[in-house]
Parts: sequence; C-alpha cells; structure tokens
Amino acid sequence: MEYHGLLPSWTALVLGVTVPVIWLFYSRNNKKPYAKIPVLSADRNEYLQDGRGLLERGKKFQSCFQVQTGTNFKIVVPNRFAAELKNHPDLSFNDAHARDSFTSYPGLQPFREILENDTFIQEVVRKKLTQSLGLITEALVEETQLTYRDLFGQSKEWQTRVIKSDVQDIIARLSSRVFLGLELCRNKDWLDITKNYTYSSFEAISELRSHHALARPILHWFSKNCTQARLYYKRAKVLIQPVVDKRKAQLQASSGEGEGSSKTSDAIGWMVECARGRKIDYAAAQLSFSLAAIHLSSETMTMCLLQLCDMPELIKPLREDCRRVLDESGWTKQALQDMKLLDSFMRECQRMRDLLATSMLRFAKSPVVLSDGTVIPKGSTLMVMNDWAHSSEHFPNAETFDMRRFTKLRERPGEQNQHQFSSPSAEQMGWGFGTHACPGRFFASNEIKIALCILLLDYEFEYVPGDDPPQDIKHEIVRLSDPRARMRIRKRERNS
Ligand code: HEM
Repeated sequence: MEYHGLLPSWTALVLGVTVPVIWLFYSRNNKKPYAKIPVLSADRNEYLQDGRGLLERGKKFQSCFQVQTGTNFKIVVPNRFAAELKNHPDLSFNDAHARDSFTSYPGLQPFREILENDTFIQEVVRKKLTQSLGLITEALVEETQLTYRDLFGQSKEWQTRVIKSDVQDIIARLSSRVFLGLELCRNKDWLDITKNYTYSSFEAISELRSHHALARPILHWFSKNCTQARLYYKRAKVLIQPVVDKRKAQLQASSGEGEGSSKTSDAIGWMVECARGRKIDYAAAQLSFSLAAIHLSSETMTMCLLQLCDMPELIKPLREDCRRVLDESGWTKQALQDMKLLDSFMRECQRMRDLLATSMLRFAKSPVVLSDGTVIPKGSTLMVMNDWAHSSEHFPNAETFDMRRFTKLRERPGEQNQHQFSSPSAEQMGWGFGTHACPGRFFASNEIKIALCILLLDYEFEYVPGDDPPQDIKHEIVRLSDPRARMRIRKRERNS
C-alpha cells in the first residue's frame, strides 16, 4: 500500500532532523575540558555534592585548574590573581551568570532583569538606593521595631523560635519597606511571595544545574521548584502592576506641578525615574531586588545570630557599643558607621562563615593572559578562589573568631576607613571584587546592623538548651545556615 511506502521516508525525515538537533544540543552542552589547564575532576557529581572540598584539593596545583560543574567545565583561578582580573574588560559578569541561571526559562525573569536588561537594576541600586541611605534609616528602624513586636511580642517569658525562618521574615519586611514602600511592605500576600519566590527560584536553579542539559527543557515544566517560581512570579505581577501604575501617575502629576520626582523614596519610584524609555518588567525587577536582598542578607544575618549563640560572651560588649553610639547620636547614617565593633563582628562572621568558596564568576569574551602566563581561553568561564579569608598568612590565627580583628586593623594609621564590613577586598570577597562588587552592600550592611542592634538592645536570646549544634549545609561552592537551628528569646529592658 502507498501508505506503507511513505513510512521509511517519514522516519528518515524525523531522524534526519532530530538526530542532528540532539547532537548539536548535546555537543554544545558537553564541552571538553579547556586546553592546557589541568583537570582536577571531570565528574560533575563531585562538584555538585562537595564543591568546597573539591576545590581545597585543587590547591595542589600551583596555578589554575578546572573542574566539571553542573554547567560545563569552569576554570578555578587562585586568589592571588583577583586583583589583576577585577576590572578586566574582557571578563563578563552577565554572560557567566546568565549561563548558570537559566534566565530564559519562564518564572526566572527576575534573574533576566538583573543580567540582561543592560545595567538597569545596578543603576537603581547605585544611584538611588545607596544615595538614599540617610533618608531611609528611620524607616528601617521603625519597621524593625514593628517586625520584632509582631514576631516576638513583648513577653519576658522565653519563647522558642526557628532562627533562619524568622530572619527571612525580618529581612523580607525591611527590604520591602524600602523597595515597595508602606503600601505593600506589611501585605501578607507580598511577604509570602517575596520570601518564597526567592527560596523556590534559587532551589529551582540549583536543581536544574544538577540535571543534564538535555533533561532541563522538559524537567523545568514539571519540577516543583520551577512550578512554584512561575506561580509566585505570576502572583507578583498581579500585585505589583496596579501599584506601579498608580505610582507612575503620581510621579507624572507631581512633575507636572513642578515638584520634580526626586522626592520618591522607594524602589518603584526610583525605577520609574531610571527607566528613561526602557521597557521594564516591574514585577520581575521588584523580585530581582528580593533575590539579591533576601537570600544573601538573610543568610548573613542568620550566620551572625548563630555566631552570637555559639559565643554568648560577645553579646554584652556588642550591646554596649550599640548603646554608646545611640546615646551619643541617635539613629543616623553616621551612627551606623560609628558602630565599629558591630561592624568588625559582622566582617569577621563573613570571613569565617563565608557563603561562597569562590567569587568573581566571569565569562571570557576574549583570551585573557594571567601574569604567570596561563591563558584563559575565549568562551570559558572562570571563578576566583576566596581562600585567603581562611589563611593565617593573611589573617593571623585565621581559625580563631576574633570580633575585634578589624577594629584593631582600623586603628592603624591611614586605615581607619578600610576593613569595614562593606569594603570588598581580595582577602575577603564576600561582596565579590572589582567592577561588579555588590552595589547593594551599603544598604545590606545598614539593614543588618539595624536589625542586629535592636535585637541586642531589646532582647535576650540563646540556643534552645539541649538542642544539637547547628550544621551548615554545603553543596556546590555554597555554604548555607542550618534551617532547623532554634533559639529561645525574651524581651529585656533596654537599660538593664
Ligand atoms: C549580605 C547581603 C549581600 C551579599 C553577601 C551580596 C553579595 C554579592 C556578590 C558576591 C555579588 C557578585 C559580585 C562579583 O561577582 O564581583 C553581588 C552582586 C550584586 N548584588 Fe549583592 N549581595 C548582598 C546584598 C545585595 C542587596 C541588598 C542588593 C540590592 C539592593 C544587591 C544587589 C546586587 C546586584 C545588582 C549585583 C550585580 C552587580 C553587577 O552586575 O555589577 N546585593 N552581590
């Protein structure tokens, strides 16, 4: 029959199209190791399960080495090259992160907003948020006090709380006060979206990275984390768009009345001002603030609280430092800079409990030659080791937690403005380093300081007696705090 005669040619056509497509896709996503750079591990599972341990082993090489990660081979560059790479024009932050974050998948638009919309978010943070820190200090203080009242109440009886979950709630609310203003910052729906979008999108990306490239385009439709990220993103759009529309109308009206638009003090207003005709997905942009702000700031603050519970003897001197500064100058931007002991404590926490074992993830747009002659080939991705933070060559007694380590360094002539929590450096790359060093670090520093300071002054807290010590969670190159860690907390009199 004619019908049967057609089968082989259809089969040939289907095979002729799909096999080359799959082959192309497969070969694009399974690059070989880069030439002339030693391979430490070609097994992606070694990196996925214990990237930190793996990279430690790579120190046996005197220079760069490469490892297979969830997304192709990456070149690991020793810490000593950070300074020469920090502003390199051929190294792209955006291209490297876009490749690792699957920004084309639905639900992950907020990552795209940071990485692909020119430098819009960076501009809003640098030009608007950082310049407004003086204006927003009072709002952050007020919101912290209200949040603590809602979460912990006024009781002088001990109550048991889960540290990380509470800290996420605190940071979500403080950040939302600044990014969205009073109208939405206490809206339960928004707080649910902002906190859970952050969590599910990072989990989604990590999950996608752990699967083979061929599986991802299908998997992302069924994965629970990806599905949740899509749903939270949709809910954010429904909630945010009317607020944006209203704000745009207000801004237009006020500029029409000659008031100018610089009076806005939340991110919707700043974004509208910075858009200058660019097409902005405001819901994605708002969520991109949440991603940056909530994930890393909550982890950082949680690590600080765990350190205080580990070493309760640090609480009294820190409390006294905060009280002294506030008695002298009240809540001002300057007061936050004067809390030098708290600042040094936070930097020491970031040094010892680093969230990322490497920094400066970059894509080489052209070959880059290091000072020892190593050639980073065009089209490769590199990351720089952040291990000086743990080396006694750079930090005497590096394995000991010394809350005063950085106040002592700041006492050296000419160094009073260095070694601050918000200062990126090659020895401590928790904020990254160079051109792309985190622009949100000044805000994050102030926000966490205010939250810690008020907690120290108004509450007593400690681990729940009898609980097992918390265990950090480590996967890929990331360290996260134990989500089960608990503290007990009770209200105290400020002057007791
Ligand atoms: C403790 C909290 C935070 C930590 C530890 C942190 C850390 C980082 C790191 C490591 C980078 C990459 C830098 C590099 O590769 O050189 C980065 C980039 C970035 N961060 Fe943060 N961050 C924090 C909070 C924030 C906040 C609150 C915001 C926004 C308000 C923010 C906005 C950004 C942006 C927009 C970038 C991309 C910079 C660029 O493209 O040049 N971050 N951050």
